[in-house]
Amino acid sequence: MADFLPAPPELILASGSPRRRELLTHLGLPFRVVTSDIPEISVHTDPAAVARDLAEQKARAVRALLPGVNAHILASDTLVALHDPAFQGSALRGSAQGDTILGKPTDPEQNAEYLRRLSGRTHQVYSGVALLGPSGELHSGTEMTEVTFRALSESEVRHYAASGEGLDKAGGYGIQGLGMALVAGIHGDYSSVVGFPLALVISLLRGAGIAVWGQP
Ligand SMILES: Cc1cn([C@H]2C[C@H](O)[C@@H](COP(=O)(O)OP(=O)(O)OP(=O)(O)O)O2)c(=O)[nH]c1=O
Repeated sequence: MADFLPAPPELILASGSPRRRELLTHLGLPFRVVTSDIPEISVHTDPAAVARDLAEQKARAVRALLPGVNAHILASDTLVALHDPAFQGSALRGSAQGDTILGKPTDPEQNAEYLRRLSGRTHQVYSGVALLGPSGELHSGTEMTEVTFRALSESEVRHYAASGEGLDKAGGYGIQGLGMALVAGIHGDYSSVVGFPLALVISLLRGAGIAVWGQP
């Protein structure tokens, strides 16, 4: 009688973000996408802890949708933090000791408001990643990258906000698109700003026994 090995756990990306899908594709692993809809509220206030917590929440929410499925679930969350005690916006996801956390702007007007705040300054982009294993083991971390914006004129702010590109993105801009023209400099992992820190993802995958590019 033939011996059958159990199928290895599949990899599930718990994200509706096309950027995350594209970046995970670079790792050459088969995966499928399953999304959930969590409210993106955290008990934490420190931006690094918020990003990690929300990534863990997204992974757990997808796990709850798939009882009995043998899978590693990978999730991520990205937010922009700006040290600016004076700013009290209406769509903040949290705030800690002068760190204002910017999520996605709700409309072009709020997008313009975010850009005015970011103009001529350095902010921090935090991307949390969580990998939830088939037996419930959870590994997670956060990557921080600093991005400096050029000093933007009011007409540049309005031009970019009217493009709509920033509306589905943390902080109201996309460094991989038109938003590249807003940026004077970056310090850290570029892929993390786009929403999926590949170095951290690779290390979490390998830590869970998943070989990446043939290397365990
Ligand atoms: C700052 C920045 C953010 N972003 C994106 C990455 C994330 O998709 C998004 C932040 O929102 P998230 O809530 O992290 O993710 P999401 O809602 O897009 O997707 P999901 O929760 O299903 O995984 O902002 C860019 O694409 N470019 C950038 O330069």
